[in-house]
Amino acid sequence: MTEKKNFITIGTFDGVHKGHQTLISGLNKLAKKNNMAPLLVCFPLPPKTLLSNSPELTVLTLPDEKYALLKHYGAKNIEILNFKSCRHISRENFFDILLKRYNMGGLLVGRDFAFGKERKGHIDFLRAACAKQGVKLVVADFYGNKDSGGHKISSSLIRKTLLDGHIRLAGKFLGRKYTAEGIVVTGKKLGRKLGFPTANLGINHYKVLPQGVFSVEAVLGKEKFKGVANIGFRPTVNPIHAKVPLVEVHILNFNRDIYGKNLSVNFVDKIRGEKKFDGLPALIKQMTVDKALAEKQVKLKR
Ligand SMILES: Cc1cc2nc3c(=O)[nH]c(=O)nc-3n(C[C@H](O)[C@H](O)[C@H](O)COP(=O)(O)O)c2cc1C
Ligand SMILES: Nc1ncnc2c1ncn2[C@@H]1O[C@H](COP(=O)(O)OP(=O)(O)O)[C@@H](O)[C@H]1O
Repeated sequence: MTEKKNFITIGTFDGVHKGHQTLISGLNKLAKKNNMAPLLVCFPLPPKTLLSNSPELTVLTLPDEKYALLKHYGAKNIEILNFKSCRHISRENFFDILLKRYNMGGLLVGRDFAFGKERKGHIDFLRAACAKQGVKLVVADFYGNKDSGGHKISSSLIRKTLLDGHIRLAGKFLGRKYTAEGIVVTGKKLGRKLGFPTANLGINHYKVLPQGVFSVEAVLGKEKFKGVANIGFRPTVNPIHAKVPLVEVHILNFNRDIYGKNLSVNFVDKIRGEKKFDGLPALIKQMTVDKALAEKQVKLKR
């Protein structure tokens, strides 16, 4: 008996958004119909991020978070490619790797897909190469829905949507709430004195972080709480403008020591931008208003 061939799709899949989710279910259907196994070939980070080493080029999903999401949305087999070692490979050799090493019998790509050195492996090349090797090529149209006004939902659109503070809209493109997670680290220990203890999170600097004050779900292991988060530079208490913004979460109706624990933040909505207040009483007054809003906006499913 010969080994089943793979119906392959390739990409970075940053964000694992609705477009990616549609591609994954399309791949599973195509594989089944053609009696092949579905295989998702994935780059860990967007090629641009890997090429520049620039922390400004951030991602919606860090690699491990992404693999877990890909599986969650139905990817059955995932192969992780090392972009740094692939980027000099010609389109012909890259195609050959897919064909031989990954046993390709079918290929599903988006309309604007390109791969190989200088992205020369575009659709016209793929059409010819696939026809020659008897590989079934399927070119998927862009995924867009009424939330995107019919436009293509892409990782860069979602990055911009989040950074512009349109949190609910970004959630619609993602098909879930945007999430960031980190270990709770110590801060200035001022929060408790203000009546607003905040868990400060150490977050990977490659992660896209919208700035301002947000209503959030705070997830601690299997428990979920309402929370209010500030992502910024705290100009009221911090005269020195730091390089990277600080992420801190006040969990509502909660009083536990969680230093060293892993905390996830699911963004629900933006409340306002960060401001410099004229002293701590004004800041506390505003935080009380923020907290009341978060209480209303976050609806935990029981
Ligand atoms: C809901 C919320 C809103 C906040 N908004 C602001 C703000 O607009 N401006 C600001 O300077 N700091 C803001 N902060 C940050 C506080 O200054 C900070 O939590 C406080 O200094 C405690 O710091 P610590 O965790 O290091 O002890 C906010 C914090 C929270 C929890
Ligand atoms: N409601 C709460 N929300 C967030 N953290 C809390 C809460 N209650 C207690 N904590 C604990 O208190 C710490 C925050 O207190 P805070 O005075 O702001 O100190 P720090 O400046 O070190 O963050 C958190 O890291 C957590 O361990």
